[in-house]
Amino acid sequence: MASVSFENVSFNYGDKTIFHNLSLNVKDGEIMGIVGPSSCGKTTLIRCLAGLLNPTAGEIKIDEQVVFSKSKRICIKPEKRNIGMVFQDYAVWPHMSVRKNIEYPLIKHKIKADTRSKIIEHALQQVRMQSYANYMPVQLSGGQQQRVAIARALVGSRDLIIMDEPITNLDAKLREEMIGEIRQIQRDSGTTIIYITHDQEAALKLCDRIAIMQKDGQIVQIAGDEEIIKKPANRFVFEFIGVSNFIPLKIAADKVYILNGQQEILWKDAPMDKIKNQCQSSLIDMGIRPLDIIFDTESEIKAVIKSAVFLGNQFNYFVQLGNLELRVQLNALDAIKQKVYQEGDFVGLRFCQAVYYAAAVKTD
Ligand SMILES: Nc1ncnc2c1ncn2[C@@H]1O[C@H](COP(=O)(O)OP(=O)(O)OP(=O)(O)O)[C@@H](O)[C@H]1O
Repeated sequence: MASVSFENVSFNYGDKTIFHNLSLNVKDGEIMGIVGPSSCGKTTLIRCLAGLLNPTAGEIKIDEQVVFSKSKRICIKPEKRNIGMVFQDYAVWPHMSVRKNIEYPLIKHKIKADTRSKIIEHALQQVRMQSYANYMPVQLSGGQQQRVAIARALVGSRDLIIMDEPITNLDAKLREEMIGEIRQIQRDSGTTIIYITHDQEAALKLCDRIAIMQKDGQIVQIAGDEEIIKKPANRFVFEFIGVSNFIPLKIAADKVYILNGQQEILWKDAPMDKIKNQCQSSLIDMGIRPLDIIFDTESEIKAVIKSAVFLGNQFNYFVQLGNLELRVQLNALDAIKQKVYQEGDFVGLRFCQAVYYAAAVKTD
């Protein structure tokens, strides 16, 4: 296990700033996700940690050892940082058998042959690949190849592994399986994992904590899945994680109105205190998740069903409220108990538990 800290780290490509004064702490033995849209700087950040790029400012420590410091002029070589790495494409060496692939870092670290065999057996067992030791990568599925890459990273470093989009190229079912397996491997080995992805769903399922990186390279929130979903730090996080609905509101004379582009609808049971607590503006965007909108025939907020999609354990409805198109999600049992709505049906909407209120952003 190893902890990692980035302290006020900056990186520029020429005059292009990728991130500036970035700080992040990763605890011993946790899976920390670094999640953000394409090109925000995730790979650049972990390449700085691995020693493949040198930051333009700041300090990086692994377990209290400074591996890079601009001001102290310290820069430990990549091979001395003891980091295992698993990448999206560069998974395993095609000309080496599974065993040889896993053995490679051990030879590099000058581990004796009999100890090497024991470590390889253990690693093969951890990734459930014992019976494939003599296979060549071409004989393995994508998921199996990634398991070999993880085993190789594990023998290379039991302290810290960086994974950069390791399952992006796998199909949905295999991705799901690999998430469970990476978690299990991490629990068994105790290795700290830094997991880079633009796939929010995978990160939410896998990681203990997630650092959310914006397009400008800023980390805007570091938290567990529940906090990120229920208390997003800003509008970007709310929109980036999960499905989002925005509903424009107007506050006038201590009453809340829903602006649907056609009329102002009085929202009788609006949580006025909560709204005022979070936002002082009179024009507000409310962010609400599809699961937090429910159908209620008594509600004064009337909408029409545009389409309904049944997804096994849930119903996804698209409803039209004036000019607003909203997503409503019901678990299948609740939906069936109530009534399964069809296109064109009128429904009343009740908004529970909005997670976000902020001054309205003008969109044309
Ligand atoms: N060698 C380079 N020279 C100049 N700019 C670069 C170089 N490598 C990357 N960049 C730019 O730096 C920015 C950050 O790239 P980076 O690969 O770190 O993003 P990312 O968040 O990992 O993206 P993705 O999820 O698509 O892999 C991008 O705008 C990219 O074009």
